[in-house]
Amino acid sequence: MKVVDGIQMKMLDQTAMEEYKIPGIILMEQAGMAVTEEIMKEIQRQENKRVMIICGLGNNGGDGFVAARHLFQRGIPVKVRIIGDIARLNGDAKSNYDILKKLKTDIKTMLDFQDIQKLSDELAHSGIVVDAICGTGLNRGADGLWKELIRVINQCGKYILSIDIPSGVSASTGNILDTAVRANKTVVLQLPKVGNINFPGADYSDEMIVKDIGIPKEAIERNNLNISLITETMIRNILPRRKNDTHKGNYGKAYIVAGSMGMTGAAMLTCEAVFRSGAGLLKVAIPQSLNSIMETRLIEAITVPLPELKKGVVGISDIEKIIKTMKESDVIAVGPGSGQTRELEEVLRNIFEEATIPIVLDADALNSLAHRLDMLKLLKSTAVLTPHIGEMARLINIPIEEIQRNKIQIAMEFAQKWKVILILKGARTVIASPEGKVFINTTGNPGMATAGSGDVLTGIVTGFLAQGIQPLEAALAAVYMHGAAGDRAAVRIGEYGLMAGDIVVELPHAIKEIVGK
Ligand SMILES: NC(=O)C1=CN([C@@H]2O[C@H](COP(=O)(O)OP(=O)(O)OC[C@H]3O[C@@H](n4cnc5c(N)ncnc54)[C@H](O)[C@@H]3O)[C@@H](O)[C@H]2O)[C@@H](O)CC1
Ligand SMILES: [K+]
Repeated sequence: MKVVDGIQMKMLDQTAMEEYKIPGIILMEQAGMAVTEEIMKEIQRQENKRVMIICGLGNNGGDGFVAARHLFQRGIPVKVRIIGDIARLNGDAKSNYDILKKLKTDIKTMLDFQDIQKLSDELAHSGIVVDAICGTGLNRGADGLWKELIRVINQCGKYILSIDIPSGVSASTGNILDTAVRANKTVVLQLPKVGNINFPGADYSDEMIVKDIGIPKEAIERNNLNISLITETMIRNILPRRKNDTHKGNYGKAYIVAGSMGMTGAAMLTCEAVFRSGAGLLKVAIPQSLNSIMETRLIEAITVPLPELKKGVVGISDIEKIIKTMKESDVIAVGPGSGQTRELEEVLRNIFEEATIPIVLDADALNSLAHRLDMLKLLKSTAVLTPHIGEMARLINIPIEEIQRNKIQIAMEFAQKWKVILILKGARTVIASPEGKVFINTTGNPGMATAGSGDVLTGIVTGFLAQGIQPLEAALAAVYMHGAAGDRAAVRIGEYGLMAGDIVVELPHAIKEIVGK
């Protein structure tokens, strides 16, 4: 499913109106109707059936006027309060306001704090409150009056339904520009906005429903929208069912370079996830002194001990052996628990120069790259990078807060600039491709914010790549399944005690749910 930012949504509206000749007032009518339907559903459930619609001066307010008219026609007691000077109403919103006026509905404007106080009293007698203050047109933080209005709405304790997006949430990023309405439900018009999906905005509505307002499907396809939500159907189409007449050679050979003194566990989690996502064979390069730990715990893998010079870490003395094994493999992953050393940089440089297979880079491999991003230019094959926000901040030398505020844009630019697939991990992981496509994942839960969770993801991407799934698709499927496995684990044991190993345990079950066997 496509997701749009504020500008893309405006472009779509424009295409519908100018090229498909659908008058804006018809789109607004459909938007208002869709909202009315949802209000009517809620009215069935509420004892107090009085509706208060709070409108801004833009088209979001216009949707509110249309809903008010339909409710009025159905005999529902409805009041409309407008924030700001109605002399500034124009276009379709003004037309709908004029109709409402003619119908003699209860409609008033709010121009000062006293008016907001009056609204507060009125809200005490309302059952449902509709937030039509502002939608994709939000362009600045709230001033004093808006702030007070939003505070009063949030404190009224009534059922709150937002039109398109809770007012105050940026449709393009999900950031809160100052303060925002906290809704019980959001009626999202035509397509989800980034702000409906990304945090913190996504947290401002308990529930959301996407409603068609009649923008032609063809117009949506023609606009070449670059942001999508990862859906279950998408993943089902990516992960093939296994054929009956096959052997382990059909499912690929993965090669993992991971682990160091004190961090064998990271390597272990990655390796287990490689097998649990279906790879046929796995070799793991581990410093010689740690080999016995690995062999005892992970009996399915073949270990390739490295003749380390520096005790417990991978170094330049290991390069020859690593490259030799890499050339016999279908995918290589480097980094989980590798330890941060200058020598790892050199190991990476050699891998980049020699590899003709997909490369997955995580954790310490990313930290090593931070000083040498230009090494990515050496790549002959596709690399999948899996930084969390902190690692991303180090990679591009930008503060964490700035990345958080602008995740999609930053991920997109990085993937395009360095021609890699970027998995920017976090609540709502973003995946960006070299072609400028962006995907947002919604599986997963806060229980997965735990040590080793990222190592498991690296293993899943590697496992899918080993099986010959195309890099972008492997990244999408891995992120989705990682979250889905985490969600299963959370259902079973809750979020508090969830450990990375639980994600590995649930992974095969989560995959079976999607693939069917
Ligand atoms: N053809 C269209 O464009 C359609 C638009 N629709 C609705 O229209 C919305 C977008 O409409 P608009 O682009 O008119 O914008 P909005 O109605 O979202 O809000 C814009 C208005 O709010 C003001 N504003 C923004 N931030 C403010 C702040 N912090 N404090 C005070 N005022 C602020 C702007 O100056 C402007 O008057 C959508 O979210 C959707 O609900 C629907 O009616 C369907 C058709
Ligand atoms: K709104």
